Amino acid sequence: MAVYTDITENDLRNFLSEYDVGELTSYKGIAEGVENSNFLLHTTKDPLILTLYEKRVDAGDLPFFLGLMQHLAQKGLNCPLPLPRHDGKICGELSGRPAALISFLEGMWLRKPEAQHCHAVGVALAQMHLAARDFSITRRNALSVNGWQELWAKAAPRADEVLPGLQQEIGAELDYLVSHWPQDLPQGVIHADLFQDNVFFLSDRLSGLIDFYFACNDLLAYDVSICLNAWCFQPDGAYNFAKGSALLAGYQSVRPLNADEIAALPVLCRGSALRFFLTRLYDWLTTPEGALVVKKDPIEYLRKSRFHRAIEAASEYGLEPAA
Ligand SMILES: Nc1ncnc2c1ncn2[C@@H]1O[C@H](COP(=O)(O)OP(=O)(O)O)[C@@H](O)[C@H]1O
Ligand SMILES: N[C@@H](CCOP(=O)(O)O)C(=O)O
Repeated sequence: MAVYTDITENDLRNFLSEYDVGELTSYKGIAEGVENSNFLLHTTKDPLILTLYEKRVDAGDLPFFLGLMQHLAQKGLNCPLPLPRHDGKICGELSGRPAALISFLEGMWLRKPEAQHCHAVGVALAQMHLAARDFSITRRNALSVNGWQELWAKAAPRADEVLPGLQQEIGAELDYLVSHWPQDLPQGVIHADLFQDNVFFLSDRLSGLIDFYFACNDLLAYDVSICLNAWCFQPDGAYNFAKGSALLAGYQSVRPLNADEIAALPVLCRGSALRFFLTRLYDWLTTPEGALVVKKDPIEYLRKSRFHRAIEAASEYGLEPAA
C-alpha cells in the first residue's frame, strides 16, 4: 500500500474548499502504487483521486506532469485530468506535501495481459508520443544514464547483500551502457513507466493511461523498450515472443520505428531493464521495515537485463521485417 503521508479529515475538507468538487462523503488510501500517496475520494459530485507527491517527485516538475495530462486529454487521449482550484492553480498543499486532485478514470489494470492487450498498449504508447509532440514544456530524464550512475553509487556498496557478485556484474553492465548509449534517435515526451498497473482496461478495451510522474523528454524508442520489459515477460521470466511481436506491431501501426531505432532496441532494452533494477534495488535497501508499500523485486529486472545481454538483433523481440 502506498500511503506515505496520512491526512486528517479536517485538513482534507479545508483543501477541498479551494475546489468546486461538492461535499466530501468518504475517502480512503489506495492500496497500490509505489511512488506517491493516493486517496480515492467520494463527494456529492464525481469520484476523484487525491495525490500527495512524495520523494521522487520534485514539486518544480508538477507543471510538466499535470500540464502534460491536460495536453494529452485535450488531444483526445484518455488520461486523468487535473482539476483547477478557484484561483486557477492545479496544485496545492496538504499535510506538508504538494497535492493535486485528478479525475477518476474508469477501468482496471490487467494482472494477466495477453498479446491483444500488448498490441493495444503499443498503439496507445505511439498515440501518446504523437499527441505530446507539440507539448511546450520539457523535462530532462533524471533517471537516464547519469541518474543510473548516481543510484548505483549509493546502492553498490550493499549490492552483494542482495545477491553475491551483483556489484561486479552491474558495474560492468553500467560501464557498457555508458559507452554504448544511443544519442541520435528520435526524441519526444515519453511516459517512462507504462507498466501494467498504469494502463486501464474495460473488458478487453484499453480505457486509459495513468501515472505520468516519470514522464520526461527522452528517446521515443526507449519508451518502447520499457513496455517490452514490463509487458512481454512471463511470470517464470521467459520472454513472450507473441506479446513482444504484438506490442511492437501495435506501436508501429501508429508510429513506425526507423532503422536506427530498430538497431538500437537491444541496448535500449538493456538500459530500461537496468533502470528498473536500480530503482528497485535502491528501494529494497532503503525502504524502512513496516512502511506501507509493497517493495518490488529487483532480481526480476536482473533476469531481464541478462536476457537482453544475449540478444543480437531486434528481430528476436518479434519485430516484423520491414515491408
Ligand atoms: N486517475 C485515476 N483513476 C482511477 N484510479 C487511479 C487514478 N490514479 C491512480 N489511481 C489508482 O491509484 C493507484 C496508484 O496510482 P499511481 O499513479 O500508479 O501511483 P504511484 O505514482 O504511487 O505509483 C493505481 O494503481 C490506481 O488504482
Ligand atoms: N513501475 C516501477 C515502479 C513504479 O511504480 P508505479 O506504481 O509508479 O508504476 C517498477 O515496477 O519498478
